[in-house]
Amino acid sequence: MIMEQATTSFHPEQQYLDLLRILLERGVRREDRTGTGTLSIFGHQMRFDLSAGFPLLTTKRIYFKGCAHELLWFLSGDTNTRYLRENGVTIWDEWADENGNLGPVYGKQWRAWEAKDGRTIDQVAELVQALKQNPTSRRLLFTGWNVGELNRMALPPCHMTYQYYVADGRLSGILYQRSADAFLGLGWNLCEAALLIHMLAQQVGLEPGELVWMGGDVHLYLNHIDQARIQLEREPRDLPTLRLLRKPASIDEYRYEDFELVGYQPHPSIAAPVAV
Ligand SMILES: Nc1nc(=O)c2c([nH]1)NC[C@@H]1CN(c3ccc(C(=O)N[C@@H](CCC(=O)O)C(=O)O)cc3)CN21
Ligand SMILES: O=c1ccn([C@H]2C[C@H](O)[C@@H](COP(=O)(O)O)O2)c(=O)[nH]1
Repeated sequence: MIMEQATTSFHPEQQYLDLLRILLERGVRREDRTGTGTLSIFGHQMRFDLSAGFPLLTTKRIYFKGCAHELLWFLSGDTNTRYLRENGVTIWDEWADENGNLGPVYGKQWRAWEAKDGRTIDQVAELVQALKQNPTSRRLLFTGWNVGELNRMALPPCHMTYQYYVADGRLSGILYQRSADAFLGLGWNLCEAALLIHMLAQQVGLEPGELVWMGGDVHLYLNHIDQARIQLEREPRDLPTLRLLRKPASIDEYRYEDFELVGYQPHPSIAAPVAV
């Protein structure tokens, strides 16, 4: 009974709004690599029950199509911005070289990590196999943090480690993010981590469980403060739901057209400059 009362008044997005408020009120003012300056905290967690709705922010519009294409791009193993640009996604352009290359970033490490003995390791395919064969394993994870190749990456991975957990027929996932741009990047990271849980769960015959997000250096850039205050004046709306319209034969065969976002009626987007 008490639980029921507690859950009816709780909107999952409140966790994100609380985080913005904490950054504004208690964030430590720090210089950063980009020269912009931030308000920052160290160590934070949020949890989203994916059966309660898809955790796409509603207090500003997030470009779901862009998120979906970025995730499909990671999963394809690609590290050149051409595919993104062909699909209207420009978020990586500032970091690419004149040919669109980003170095051995996410896609390379997820799908073709080079081992010292000459093997290339497909961490995502191995994860799907392990989820099917050994769902109680405590080693269900993949990471982009390839220490030996960091110096050749346009940016070292921010959303760096993904771990999975199966219980009661549900697949949950933790995303560990070492560095989070709370106003611009984080909404995208939550969306993509949730979408990946939906896809993996479908592939291995489970229901989506919880997304647990864990951040290291979580920051609000100083030139996002006014935008964060505008967002904090808004009331979260009902979360959308995500439908997968077909079951592709493998994790490699999803297309944007397989995703249907139902009932997304967010507040308008809020423009903000990205710190490079
Ligand atoms: N400072 C910084 N923040 C990030 O979030 C970030 C980086 N750098 N570097 C690498 C990638 C690129 N990412 C980005 C970059 C820009 C937006 C952005 O400008 N988003 C806007 C509009 C996007 C659009 O519609 O094209 C938004 O309102 O979400 C989002 C994620 C995430 N990452
Ligand atoms: O998916 C992403 C990618 C990047 N970010 C943010 C986090 C930081 O603000 C910058 C990266 O700068 P570092 O100096 O390498 O930490 O990009 C994000 O939030 N999400």
